[in-house]
Amino acid sequence: MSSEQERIRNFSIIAHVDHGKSTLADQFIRLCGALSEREMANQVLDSMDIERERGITIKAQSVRLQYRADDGQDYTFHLIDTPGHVDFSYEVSRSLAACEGALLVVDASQGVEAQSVANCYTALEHDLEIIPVLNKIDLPAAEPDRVRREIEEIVGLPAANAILASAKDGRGIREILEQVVQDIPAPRGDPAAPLQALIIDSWFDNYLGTVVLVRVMNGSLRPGQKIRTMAGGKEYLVEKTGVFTPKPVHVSALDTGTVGFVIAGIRSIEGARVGDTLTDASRPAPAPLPGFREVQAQVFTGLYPIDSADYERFREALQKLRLNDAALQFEPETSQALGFGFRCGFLGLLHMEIIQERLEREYQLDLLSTAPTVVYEIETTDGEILHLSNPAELPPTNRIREIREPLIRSNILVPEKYLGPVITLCEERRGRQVNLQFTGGQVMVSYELPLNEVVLDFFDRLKSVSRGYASMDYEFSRFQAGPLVKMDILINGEKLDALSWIVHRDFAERRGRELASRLKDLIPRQMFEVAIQAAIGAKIIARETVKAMRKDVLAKCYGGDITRKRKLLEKQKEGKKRMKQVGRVEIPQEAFLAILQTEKRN
Ligand SMILES: Nc1nc2c(ncn2[C@@H]2O[C@H](COP(=O)(O)OP(=O)(O)OP(=O)(O)O)[C@@H](O)[C@H]2O)c(=O)[nH]1
Repeated sequence: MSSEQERIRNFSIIAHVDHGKSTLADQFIRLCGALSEREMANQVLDSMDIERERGITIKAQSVRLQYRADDGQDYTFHLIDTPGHVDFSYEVSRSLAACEGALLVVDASQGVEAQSVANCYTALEHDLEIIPVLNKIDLPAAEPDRVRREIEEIVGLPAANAILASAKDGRGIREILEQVVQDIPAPRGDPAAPLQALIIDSWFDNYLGTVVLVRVMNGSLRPGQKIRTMAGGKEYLVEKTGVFTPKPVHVSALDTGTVGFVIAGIRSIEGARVGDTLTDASRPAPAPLPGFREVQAQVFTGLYPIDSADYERFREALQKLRLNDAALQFEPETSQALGFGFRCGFLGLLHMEIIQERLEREYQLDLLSTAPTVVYEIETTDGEILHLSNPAELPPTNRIREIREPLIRSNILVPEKYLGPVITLCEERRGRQVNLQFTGGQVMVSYELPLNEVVLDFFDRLKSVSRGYASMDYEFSRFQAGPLVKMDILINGEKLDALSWIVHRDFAERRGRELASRLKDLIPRQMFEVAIQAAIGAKIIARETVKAMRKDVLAKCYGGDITRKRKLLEKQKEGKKRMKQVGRVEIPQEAFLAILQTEKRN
């Protein structure tokens, strides 16, 4: 191993949201900054022009830092960012696969959270050296002893020597970096072997095209080299190689063990998927690095512009978002009730929320969404296997042999006193307990749950029954056949396809009644009577009626002052923004999400 390679340390920070990952990373950058600017000057080939510099979003906070350790030697650190959120476990696993070590950062005033535990297990699977750090030690509420015990009992990691740190006042920062030098091994890998570089992240930049962040495992990468993506089978010419310091800086090569970015005329991130291996096209490696897989959307929803004139703008917005998000899926969908829209697929519920919010905020789109559904596996009587994400597309009952629903394996961490309500919630949602482990003050309880029951309002309910203390992590487990039926909602006798719903037979009647009654509260009175029915096949299981409106709402303003009247009209218009005309009936957005709320009254 070259002496340079021996002095490389690649690591990530595993932390729950708000436990201080960004603040800690800033401290590292500050502490290493002075030295790195001097040292980096030699390596800078041509600093990118300002325009480009601005264009290149450092989406990944993955930085190269130069650190002079107590032993007098200079070390190169690559701090690799991991997406901190439950739906992106695959991306997390690829980032961790690029490291030899990780800092487990736990807020000493809070304690261990499920997401961090899951990421720690992933790190241990990759044989990473884990350094526990208790952050926010400056807070009076810090309880280092309790949190140490939690790390030992829940994660199974010795924590007696966990570093006490404060990313706020700078305590423990140098100690962490010294431990990184001592405990985390240098990257192995053969500089003379054919190139193998793991794609950790890729994003689209308006000026540069696709920027690919890689960890070079063997061989090296340099401009002029012809490369190939081993799973994708595409070839490109490397134009630039560089690192983030955190400024993007060009380097003449990315050698074995290093992390940096590659620009190679790749048109879209589809051409360089996270987890794929880059190799040298003229001297390819015999095999790709392990672990690549195509990510599958798990949760789907129909999104419809309130104003049908926005349809093209909506399509363009989805296309733009997809440039940076290979996991986002969409295809045109038409609903009898809602018109033209898209059925969109997401990795999970949080991913879905993020995208919806971006569409509305960044693209000023007013969208109506249907309740999220999962992907069902249908075996037809002809033995055909279908995967359906839209309940409205279910074949007729006599053509279905079996409906299978996706199950997830979830791990929930909760303080002991809230365990009872959490178990009740999981049981209500058809969960099957697979593990229960008591630790210091928290309990780790694992359930196999139908994803269908989780997309309803599980996270909200979990937070509410545990007063916000429970945390949860989950992954897809398998498909399982069950007595599932399709329930339809009829409004004045017309089927509202956007509200079709696949439910467990045992729950169907109760949920049908609840949904009809909720819809009754949500659908405003019209000039005529509105009948709401829930049906399974031809059988009506529930009926509610919205009575006809008696008076014009404006009537009470007659004779009143004009501003009051205008205000009322504006308010109505505002309310109308999220309304959709279905047949003769005006239906508000909330009605399409009513499925999500039927459980609230349990
Ligand atoms: N008192 C105290 N506050 C801290 C410390 N470290 C971070 N914080 C604060 O905790 C909050 C969260 O810190 P971040 O660094 O943004 O946490 P994060 O884990 O990166 O959060 P995300 O970016 O949301 O994932 C901020 O308000 C910080 O100022 C610390 O050592 N002591």
